[in-house]
Amino acid sequence: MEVVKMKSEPVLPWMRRPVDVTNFEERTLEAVPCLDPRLKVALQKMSISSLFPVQLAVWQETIGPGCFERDLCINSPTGSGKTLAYALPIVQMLSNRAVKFLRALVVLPTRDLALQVKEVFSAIAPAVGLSVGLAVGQSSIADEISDLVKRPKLEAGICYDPEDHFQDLQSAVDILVATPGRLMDHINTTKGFTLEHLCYLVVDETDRMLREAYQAWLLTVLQLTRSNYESHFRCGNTFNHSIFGSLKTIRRCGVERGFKDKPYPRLVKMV
Ligand SMILES: Nc1ncnc2c1ncn2[C@@H]1O[C@H](COP(=O)(O)OP(=O)(O)OP(=O)(O)O)[C@@H](O)[C@H]1O
Repeated sequence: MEVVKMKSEPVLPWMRRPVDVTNFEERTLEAVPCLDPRLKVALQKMSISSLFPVQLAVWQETIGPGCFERDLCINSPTGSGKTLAYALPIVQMLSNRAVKFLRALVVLPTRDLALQVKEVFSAIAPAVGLSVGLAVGQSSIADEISDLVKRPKLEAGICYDPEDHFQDLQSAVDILVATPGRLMDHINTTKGFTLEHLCYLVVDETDRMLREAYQAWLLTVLQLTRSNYESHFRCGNTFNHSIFGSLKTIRRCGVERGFKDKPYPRLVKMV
């Protein structure tokens, strides 16, 4: 008798226990639990008086009882408010950080989409003291670098060792919205640009990001953010470029990385 072996595919928790957004109703800002009052004011300035169902569902999974316990894959129709659905919880989660590090990275396939998303973050993040950067190739790389990396003030007449100077470079932004090409440029060439403090990675327009030839950035970002927890994240032999070229990669990474007490960053994927 022939025994047919089923190949075991990793399954993300959200696939096993999906949260149905249609069970949620729009809710006024006053009724949103734990919403930082400063963010409430910022939203009101954007003429937003309530959260849409997908935003409330994501809020529940992040700031609410779900408490960012797992990675998220958010799937809802165009125009349903997915951008704010991930931007609001990320900004609220980072609002208490005292030291500025690049902690959230949002990657989108095109400059225009990135600009739109940056606008949303810029409308709420400054209310809680966070800065948002853009890396899309809209301006020269030199201008982008000076927006993204803070250089210490040098005193005239003192001779500085370039190595010490490099150590003193700091991120000028807490949140970065980027396209893959410019992101890779900064990773490869910008001194002081580091992903070592990254807590949240958003892959927006995921279907497009994975269909087109952008995948090398994902491998690089995941490798750069795993340095502190090599033992948790089996990358070396298990993952290779061909595997990284498929949605399976993100599923696997979600399985490996997506739980509390497991390695950061949390992944948020927008389909
Ligand atoms: N809570 C809200 N109240 C009022 N308007 C909102 C709210 N949330 C988002 N919007 C507005 O709804 C529009 C659509 O939002 P958004 O672009 O985030 O949708 P989306 O689901 O990301 O769409 P896409 O799939 O095209 O990326 C935007 O103009 C945005 O300003």
